[in-house]
Amino acid sequence: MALVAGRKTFAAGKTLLLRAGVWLGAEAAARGGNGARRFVSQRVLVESDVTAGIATIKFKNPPVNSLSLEFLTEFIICLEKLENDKTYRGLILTSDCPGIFSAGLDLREMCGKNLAHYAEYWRAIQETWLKLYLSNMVLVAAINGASPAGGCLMALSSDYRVLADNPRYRIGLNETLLGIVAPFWFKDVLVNTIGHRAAEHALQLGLLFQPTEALQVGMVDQVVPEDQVQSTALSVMTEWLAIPDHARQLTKSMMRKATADNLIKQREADIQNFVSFVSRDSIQKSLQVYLEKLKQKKH
Ligand SMILES: CC/C=C\C/C=C/C(=O)SCCNC(=O)CCNC(=O)[C@H](O)C(C)(C)COP(=O)(O)OP(=O)(O)OC[C@H]1O[C@@H](n2cnc3c(N)ncnc32)[C@H](O)[C@@H]1OP(=O)(O)O
Repeated sequence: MALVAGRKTFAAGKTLLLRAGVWLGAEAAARGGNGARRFVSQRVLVESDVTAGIATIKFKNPPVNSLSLEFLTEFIICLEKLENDKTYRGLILTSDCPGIFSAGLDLREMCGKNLAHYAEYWRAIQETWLKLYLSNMVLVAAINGASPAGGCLMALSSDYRVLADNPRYRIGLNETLLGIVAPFWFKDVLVNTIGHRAAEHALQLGLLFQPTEALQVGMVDQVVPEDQVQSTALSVMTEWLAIPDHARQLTKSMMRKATADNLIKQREADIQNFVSFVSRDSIQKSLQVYLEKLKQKKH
């Protein structure tokens, strides 16, 4: 059943389908007698409370939960499985890596690879976002670490964001600092969340907001002490799940469909755009310099 789901997801990406198959073969699932279930894959940990209808996905791709192609492949399959299983009405996204929610796109997937790889990678990024943004489940992001760029996008695609109060946990779309440009649909999601003027300001300067600033600008909905992030996410979830599903889902779709359709109608062009942008010599150079700076930070 899971493989069928995977096939549907990756109809347009044969390599991803193959990778998904490998992952499914390695998957282990355990059921407890108390309604708790736990799916284990290498990079994505899924815990669920069947009785409450709530699943929690923990990103587990150390050191920084970068969105590598392998991570995305596992993540997409998990999302699809949960979406298709009517047991689950709510999903909490959080991290298993201390101090990092997600470092965003994996820069190594965007450097020194061939055009076909860039296209495959970008399709997986698009697919991940569409799955998150259009999910019928209530999505709550329990942001327990830094979340730049693609990490921020995942949080913004949730219905509610709870951020741990730690000044090191900055969140934002910092693409310009890398010498690259946030895709139009990243921008659309940010505009939908914080409004046009604040988004323009944040995007041009590549701002990474500390928790209080993020709350002020509306990028997150709540900032709480670090040890209360999960419990707050759970109580927010309970509140949201009290709303009848059909009414909430139709309302969510009404609010989000136009933004998602904007990408869906030009998905192939968006892939081509990414491929030609990222493969430019100047962009490759910028990304390599940025990666090098990250590596040298330690020394
Ligand atoms: C054309 C436009 C298309 C797309 C839009 C792009 C969207 C993106 O998401 S681009 C990615 C943007 N992400 C970032 O700018 C984050 C960069 N990373 C950091 O700022 C920090 O690593 C951190 C705050 C997330 C964590 O800091 P810290 O705990 O101090 O860890 P390190 O910096 O020492 O990093 C450890 C290790 O991870 C490597 N790394 C970090 N981020 C990435 C990444 N995004 N992709 C790949 N690898 C990453 C870093 O180089 C270190 O590697 P080594 O241990 O080998 O040195």
